[in-house]
Amino acid sequence: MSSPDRTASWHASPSKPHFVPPPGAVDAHCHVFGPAERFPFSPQAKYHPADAGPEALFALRDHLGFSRNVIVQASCHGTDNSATLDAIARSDGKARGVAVVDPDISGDELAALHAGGMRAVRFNFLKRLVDNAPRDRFLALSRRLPAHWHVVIYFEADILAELRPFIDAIPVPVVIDHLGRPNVSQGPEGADLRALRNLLDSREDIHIKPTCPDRLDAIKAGGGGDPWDAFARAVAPLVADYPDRCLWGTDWPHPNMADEIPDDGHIVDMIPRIAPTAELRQKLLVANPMRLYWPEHA
Ligand SMILES: O=C(O)/C=C(\CC(=O)C(=O)O)C(=O)O
Repeated sequence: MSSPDRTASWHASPSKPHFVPPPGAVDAHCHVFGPAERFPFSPQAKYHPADAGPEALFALRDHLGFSRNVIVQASCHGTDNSATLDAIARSDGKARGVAVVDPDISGDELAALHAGGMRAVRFNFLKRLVDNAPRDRFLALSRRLPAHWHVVIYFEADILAELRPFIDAIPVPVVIDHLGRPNVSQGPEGADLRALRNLLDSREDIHIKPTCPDRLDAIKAGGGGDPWDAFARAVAPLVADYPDRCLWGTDWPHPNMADEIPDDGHIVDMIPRIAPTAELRQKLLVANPMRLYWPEHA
């Protein structure tokens, strides 16, 4: 279902990338929306995308040459993970997920999410996406997650310093979405990426997603836009220096990017620019995501 007040922010016919991912490559950051008739949006949703369900996601996976997906519950679906669980259930074992939950969720409900393929919870600190992010309750939850789960956090670079005590206290591995949204035009030695490196150096179980060149190097955000040269320049040294701690994803269906919709083929073609060797790409696309999401096969 689509209606005038529901936005499609993804490319209708993305190009075929020149880069061919290695066998078993994981798109470790993507979302599904709806279909809203079956899976209505949260009353607190800050955006209302057109339907972007599992069939479209899996067709894109095959078109881009990937083997698996990690589906991240998006804020528009709130804490009702049904759409994400439905997509995982339809994936023939080729998808796992990251849930968003009420911090008071019971142990039985967490176990049900695990059975449905979830392997992490996401804590979102973006004010334009969520009304509140209660750190104390998030920390209490992170202390009673199922075995081998981790925490995914999404924040913007300007709050990293004030988030440090919270992140430092998380007792399980941490994955940071979209590098914590640094200003990539500052370059690889800029203040935002230095602060991120400082965090990475504080603990060995913190991972990053060098994802979203389209968001971090967007024209509307003062960047250069596709082909996202500032992103490649700022991010490649990070992938080189933390090769075992990077995960990659398309971010399809690119929520809130309607003004500057990226071509997913171009997004995939960024991979060799940030990970120039086959060894780096094997870690980024296969070994690292498999260790976190399919440890039984890693
Ligand atoms: O696709 C992303 O990861 C980023 C988003 C959406 C999001 O995270 C959410 O709705 O939960 C954004 O910056 O608007």
